[in-house]
Amino acid sequence: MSEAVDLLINARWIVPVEPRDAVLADHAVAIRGGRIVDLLGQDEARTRYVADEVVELPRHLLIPGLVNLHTHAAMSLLRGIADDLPLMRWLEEAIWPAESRHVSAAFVRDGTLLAAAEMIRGGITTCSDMYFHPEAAAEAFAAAGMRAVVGAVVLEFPTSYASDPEDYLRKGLAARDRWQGHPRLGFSIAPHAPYTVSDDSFHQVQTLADELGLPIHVHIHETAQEIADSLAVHGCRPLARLARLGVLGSNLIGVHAVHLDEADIELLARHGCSVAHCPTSNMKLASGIAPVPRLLAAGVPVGLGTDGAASNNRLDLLQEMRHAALLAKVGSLDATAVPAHAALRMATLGGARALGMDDRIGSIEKGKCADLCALDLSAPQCRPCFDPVSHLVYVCGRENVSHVWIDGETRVDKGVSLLHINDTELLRLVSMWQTKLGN
Ligand SMILES: CSC[C@H]1O[C@@H](n2cnc3c(O)ncnc32)[C@H](O)[C@@H]1O
Ligand SMILES: [Zn+2]
Repeated sequence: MSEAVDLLINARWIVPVEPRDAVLADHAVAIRGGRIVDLLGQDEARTRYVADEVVELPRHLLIPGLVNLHTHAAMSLLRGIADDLPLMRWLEEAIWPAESRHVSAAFVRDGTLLAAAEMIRGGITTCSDMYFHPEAAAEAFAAAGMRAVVGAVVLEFPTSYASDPEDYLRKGLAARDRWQGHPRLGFSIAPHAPYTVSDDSFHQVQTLADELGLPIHVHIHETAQEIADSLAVHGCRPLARLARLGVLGSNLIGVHAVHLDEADIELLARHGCSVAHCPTSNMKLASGIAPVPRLLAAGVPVGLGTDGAASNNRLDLLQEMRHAALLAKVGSLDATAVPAHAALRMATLGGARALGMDDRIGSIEKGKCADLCALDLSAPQCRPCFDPVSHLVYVCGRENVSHVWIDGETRVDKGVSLLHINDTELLRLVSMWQTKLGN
């Protein structure tokens, strides 16, 4: 007697990520009610399941949906506005002035829609966002059908969005209340960075995050200047300051974590913190090379992030995997550092663990959400194929992404996006913003 399922996906290769390094040839995934109910050989699947829909992927690799652990989605509207500058000049001379002139709820909603369209098309099914107007970002992610952890941002200084840290928190948490119970949306508290948030505000962030069970999402140890300034102002390095304030814990996601000494790594490991590694942003802003092999060896969960489109300038985790693998080798002068399977693990289960969502996403396992991404490996550059994960990290680009499912619903089908917003409408909104930004 066959069992009924909604969808059966037959793929040439499936890389479930858990168990580590497994590559399953000619396997199938059975999906019911948006969840993975089985992962098994195709012959067995044909006898065990009868599906409403069967998708054949005879030349494809199926992987878990990618998790973008750090982005500022709405900054897609600021893509290319200022390139080739170091972080603080980029922020102070270009980005913060542009944000103060243009950022509004409408800007964030439209920019986030544009980013969600780009990310989903490139196989990203979950992102962890940090930006102004989280209520508008949440609305856009929900409309796009993307899974997201939206950051309730906190800054010490006033902006057009909020007047002081209490105001930022009140507004961010009101957005969280509004979306409570949504199947794909969650919230974090997102203090921008140690150099823009006071001790008192960090205390408040920590208290609220504990009380509400939320992740803390914060830029940390991004540049050498940040460390030097912290030593001058606070008499200690930023991570030591956060440890002293009681902010470090297993809910903390430290973004960038480039400039780390052994004591910093020990602090992260001891407190169970995670790191969002953003290799492209770190290269483009010339921030440095994060010590990813040392973090992994110390047991720190590491996920991958794109950062915003104004410092990357792509929201493309295929590129981040490649850059993470290559940069780790250059940084350690060790060609065995961050092999392809480790890069994929960071881009999926690593990000899911950091967000405390590894019981639901990050690998292809029974009971998890059917967030999946297929890549077509039939092109000449993908032949021969001895290890599809090698091609995934070292050959493929996001143009190889052929199918994407979120909660078992098709978002990309044979390379075509099936989003609720069509490309023409999206491009109309973007050109309106380009006109405004140009003035
Ligand atoms: C308050 S919302 C987020 C805030 O962060 C700025 N930002 C973008 N990229 C970076 C980065 O790499 N380091 C620090 N801050 C960054 C963004 O422009 C927003 O103002
Ligand atoms: Zn950032």
